[in-house]
Amino acid sequence: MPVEEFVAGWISGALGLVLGHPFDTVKLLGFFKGMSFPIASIAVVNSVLFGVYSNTLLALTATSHQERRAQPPSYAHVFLAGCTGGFVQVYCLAPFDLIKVRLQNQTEPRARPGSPPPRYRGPVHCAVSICQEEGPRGLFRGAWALMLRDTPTLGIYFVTYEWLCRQSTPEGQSPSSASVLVAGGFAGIVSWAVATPLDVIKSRMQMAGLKHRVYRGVLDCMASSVRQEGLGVFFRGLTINSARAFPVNAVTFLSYEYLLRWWG
Ligand SMILES: C[N+](C)(C)CCCC[C@H](N)C(=O)O
Repeated sequence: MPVEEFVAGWISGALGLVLGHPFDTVKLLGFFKGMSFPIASIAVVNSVLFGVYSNTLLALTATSHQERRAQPPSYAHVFLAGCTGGFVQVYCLAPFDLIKVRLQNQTEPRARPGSPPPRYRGPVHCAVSICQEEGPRGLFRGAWALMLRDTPTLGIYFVTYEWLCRQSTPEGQSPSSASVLVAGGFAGIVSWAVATPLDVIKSRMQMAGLKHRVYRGVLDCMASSVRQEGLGVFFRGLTINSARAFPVNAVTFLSYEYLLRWWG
């Protein structure tokens, strides 16, 4: 199994995340200080995503990343490989995403005189607290919603990228840097636009019992949210998700492509 896609995915995920961090912090008005945790986590998740995606395409089409410009895979294979990567990466993403959402949602990030101490002192303390209070399975709270959110939308993510690249690249050639940046940016926007409704539900499932009531499942959370706040609740954060998605994914795909070209 070629490992270069995993390494390129790790590095490109870290580079894209550096651009997206300020948006992510503002998104939930949380105070998620420091970059080490998100880089260590999202870079690993991105490594699994791109590695599984590329190796699934290799299994489906018997073509390597370099060969695919001359023998482009069908969009059905790209979608299937993207969904496979999206499904598998949830197993890594779920604990990291839960810790991120819990830290971002605590209103007192630092103990201040007269105010209650924050519930979690940092990512490691958050993980240990969740394990102690809810058991190790507690780290996978919201994983079903994450799987429903990411599996189809990461298929859409890669199909959008491939389609836009091919529209602006002569057959058999590699896309230019500008094409990769634009295609990657719009792939991020399109996938986040489709993912936002379940992203809202996922975050509520992750905060159940702390900031939201405990739900009997994804459908209960959806029905309860619509009853209380209307259908608009599903588009909370769409603007900031989209504003963040373009630069993050433009850089992620550009660095991924260049790393593989350099490797190839
Ligand atoms: C599947 N979903 C739309 C949620 C994310 C797709 C893009 C993932 C990228 N690492 C980013 O952080 O934007």
